[in-house]
This record gives sequence, C-alpha cells and structure tokens, in this order.
Amino acid sequence: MFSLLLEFPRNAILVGLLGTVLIGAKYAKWSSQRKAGLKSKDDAFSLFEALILTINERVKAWRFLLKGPTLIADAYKKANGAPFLIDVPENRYHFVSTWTHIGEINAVPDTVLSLTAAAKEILQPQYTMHKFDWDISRGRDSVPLNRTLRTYLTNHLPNLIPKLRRHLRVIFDRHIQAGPLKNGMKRTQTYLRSDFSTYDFRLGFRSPKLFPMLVESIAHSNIMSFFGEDLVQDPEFIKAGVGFIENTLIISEVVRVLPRMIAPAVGRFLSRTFNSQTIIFDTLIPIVELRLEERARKKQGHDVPEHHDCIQWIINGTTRPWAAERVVHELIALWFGSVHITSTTACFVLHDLCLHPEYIPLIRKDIERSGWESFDQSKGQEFPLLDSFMKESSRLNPVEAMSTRRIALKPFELSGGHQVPVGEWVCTAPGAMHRDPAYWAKALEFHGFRFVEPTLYKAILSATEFEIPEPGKESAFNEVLDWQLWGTGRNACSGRFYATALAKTMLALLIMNYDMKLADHKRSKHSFTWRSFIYPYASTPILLKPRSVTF
Ligand code: HEM
Repeated sequence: MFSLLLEFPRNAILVGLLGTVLIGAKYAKWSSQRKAGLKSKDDAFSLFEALILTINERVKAWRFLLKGPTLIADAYKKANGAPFLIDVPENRYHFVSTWTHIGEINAVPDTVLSLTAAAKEILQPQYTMHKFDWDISRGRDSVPLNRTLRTYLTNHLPNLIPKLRRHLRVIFDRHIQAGPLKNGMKRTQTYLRSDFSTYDFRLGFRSPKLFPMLVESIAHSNIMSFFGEDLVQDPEFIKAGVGFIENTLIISEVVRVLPRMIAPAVGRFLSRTFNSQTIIFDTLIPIVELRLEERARKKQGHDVPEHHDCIQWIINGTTRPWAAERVVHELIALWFGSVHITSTTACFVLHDLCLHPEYIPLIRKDIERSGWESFDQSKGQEFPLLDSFMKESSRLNPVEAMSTRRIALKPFELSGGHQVPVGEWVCTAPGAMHRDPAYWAKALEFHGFRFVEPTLYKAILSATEFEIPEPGKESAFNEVLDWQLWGTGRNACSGRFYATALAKTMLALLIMNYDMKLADHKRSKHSFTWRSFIYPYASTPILLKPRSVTF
C-alpha cells in the first residue's frame, strides 16, 4: 500500500535518468544551433565555457529533487536576509526570508501572485484529479471551501472530536496489536476494553508500522469530517483514498519534469493507469448529486435529512449551485492537501516524543488536568503543553522546506528592487527561517515548552528543569503570525484548526494509552526528502506498549 514511500529512491533514480536524457537532448539542440555561427577558436572556447556553465546549472537544478532542503538552507545562510534564487528542473524559485517581504507577497492580489497557479504546477490536476482544471486566480471561487473549513468545520469540532476519538482508538489498537512483539511473553492474551476494542497489556512492546497507522487514522477521520460517516464502511474507497496520494505524487512529478511536447500524452497515460482518482470521483458523484437534489427539494419547502460535513457546507456556501462535478473536484483537491501533510507532521512529533521522553510525564499530567470534555469544547485548543511540544517539533522539523508558494502572473518587485518575472515562483523557506537565530533564541536547541504561556509556566513548570529560552514567545500551534508552517495571510491554511485538533487528539491518545520508545535511536529520523518535502519511511521503528490505564 505504501509502496511509493518504500520505492521512492527507485522513482528518484528513474526521474534522474529521465533528466540526464533531457539535458543531453537539450545540449544537442543548443550545440547544433551554435555550430553554424562558430568562426574562431575564441568562439569555440566561449562555447565550451558556456556549455560547462549550463551543465553545472542544470545539474544543480536537478540536484534539488534529491537535496532540496539542504540546498535551500545553504542558500538561505549565504543570502543573509536578502532574497535568493534556486533553480529547479522546470522553473526558478525566488525565496524571501524577512517578514517585511512576506507581508509584501500577501499584500498583492492573486492576479499578481497566485497560490492556485503554483498548486496547479505542483499537482497537475488535469492528470491527477480527474481532469480538474482550476482557475489560476480563483478570486471569490475559493470562498465556499475556505469558509467551510475555517468556520463550519471548526465550529463543529466539539461534536466531531468525540466521534473521531472512538474510531482512532480502534484503529490504533488494531495496528499496534498486529505489530510484531519486541519483548515480553510470547503468547497473546487479549482484554476487552470499555469501548469494545481489545488490547493486550501484559505483553511487551510492539512495533507497528507507524506511518501507515497514522495515514489510515487520518484518512478515516477526514472521510467522516468531509463526506459523512457512511463512507468509513467502504474499504475500496479508503484504499483508493490512500492510494490516490501516492498516485498524485508519481503522476505530477513525471509530468513536471518531462518536456512540454510529450508531457500531456504521458500524463493521460498515467492518469488511465492509476485509477484511484476515478474510484474516488465515481463514489462521490452520486452522493453529491443526492445532496444537490435535497437542496433543491428543501427550497420547495420539503423536509430533507440534515448533514454536518464538508460536502454539505460547500453546497450551502454557494449562492448559485455548483455542478456536482465541480463540488467533487474541490473535495478531491481537499483530500490530497489534508491527509498526507497532517500524518507526516504527527509522525515527526511522535519521533520527537521518543527522542525527548522526559517531557512525557508532564504532558500526561496536563492532559489529565484538562480532560477530554474540556478539550472537545475548546475545539482542540486545550492541552497547552502538548501544543507547545508539537510546535517546537514542527519548528525544527517542518515537513515542508518551502511555504507561501506563489507564481507571478504579472511582474512583481520586492522592496529593495528584487524582480520576479512572470511564470517564476516566489516563496519562503520555513525550514531555514525556523532555525535562524535572528528569529529564535537557542534556535537549534529543542525546547518543548518554548511556547508555553508565562502564567502556565509559573503554575506548572517553574519547579522543573525545563527551560523557556526566551520570554514573550508564547504562541499556539495553529498561529500563523510567527512562523511559516501554515503559509501566509489570506491564503494561510484554512484547515489548520481541524488539523491541529485531529493531530492533537491522535497524539494525546497515544501518549495517554501507550508507553513509547524508539527501537533504534540511530534510525530515529528515518526520513528521506523529495524536492522540498520530507517524508518518514513507512517502517520507522517505534515501539508501543499499552499502559494499564485507559484515557
Ligand atoms: C499539519 C497539517 C497541515 C499543514 C502543515 C498545512 C499547511 C498548509 C500550507 C503551508 C498551505 C499554503 C498556505 C500559503 O501558501 O499561504 C495550506 C493551504 C491550505 N490548506 Fe493546509 N495544512 C495542513 C492540513 C490541512 C488540512 C487537514 C486541511 C483541510 C481540512 C487543509 C486545507 C488547506 C486548504 C483548503 C488550503 C488552501 C487555502 C487557500 O487556498 O487559501 N490543510 N496548508
């Protein structure tokens, strides 16, 4: 199921080979064009120099695929606050690293700098999302989805979180019990829990496949939140939903690096070969059509069933109803943007919990102090120590080394005179910014309670050894103003309240109900990078053992 994650290096080699062929082809064309005009030895020498330079630049651009975060971090240091350029195989990125420049990006409309154009280049939705052809500047078209997530889904969290929690407990128990036993007794003995799932607390640590467990948990939760509870019972849909993420990454990567002449044909071929997008589309269409019918019947005064999910909120949010196909396209894009990044973020927090186990007892106490009911009512804001720990983990290990991506649809100039030509990208470097001592005291050190409020610090932490490196940095995980995890301004992630509540629910369940440790500290950051993304391997070796209490 997670073949992509395991086979990614192989795919990278394939793309690398493709790149070499392309560079060769481009050079042959370039060289033959110039031979005609070659007159002297000097010309031949300049040609040779130019060729070496071009090859150097191209090799560097292709290196971005395998070493993106390192290249960005190195260039960030050299630039010392100024905008800097990084070439990638198919484009040029202009990175900014000051909050003034970030503010300037946010100040222009999306007819000048567009997130949706950048997303279109990354995801190639015409091949990956059932021919979704979204506008490169969406204007008010983005309102129904963003309002759905930012307002309706967030306000629904007190009802939703307890339901999600019930499902998550069952999924965790199933995965953890299925993991190989690493120590303890050989014979399995199971106990019935109050919620009718079983677990086996007499036995030792088990080694489940952590990342697949987290992806499945988030996929289930998102199905319930976006499409309603019925689809959770549909294994084919869930399989397609998880496979869709891998398929999208493969198809879009291949299409992006191929020459424009052949990319569409290959894209169409891959689109037919990997059919998860079709399964998702075909499953969702009748559901959305029924909802549109219900909307029409309701307008005529008929009684219709009530639904509390994203399908319904998107439909309700449009004044002139969108066609079913249009609603489904929005949902497919939402699915891609929400499953993968949330599971990866939660996975890295779990690694950090194992690397810094001294934080766990205090985080447990704090979770007990608040309790689930207060957490649910706070829409996932509670558990401040866990919140701060998550933020410190993602500050040092954001799963994305780039954020606030925009394509220039018109020429754009930053203060100081840096120009961004049409078609090129402007973006930020969260990985590098988050480690910059200009923004953070003791920037490279992990301080899990860095973001805790002073009053809470006095009440709970002052008698402990834990340090807060700098006063005045208290801030929530879902805050956008002091870091780049969620992007910028009006385009900042509208799903961040839901994402935070879900990730925190999962982490709190695992922290409270299991003891955890890394099987092998040397392999703790068992991750690889592709472009600017950082992925955990599917089989990261974390050991979990049920505790004798259930929370
Ligand atoms: C830890 C998990 C997540 C992270 C780190 C994250 C991060 C981001 C980032 C960096 C952006 C781009 C913002 C910009 O360029 O200014 C974004 C946009 C977006 N995210 Fe998330 N996201 C997460 C989870 C989610 C979830 C769970 C949902 C849905 C429930 C979601 C929905 C969206 C949407 C709809 C946008 C586009 C906003 C727009 O077009 O204005 N995200 N996210």
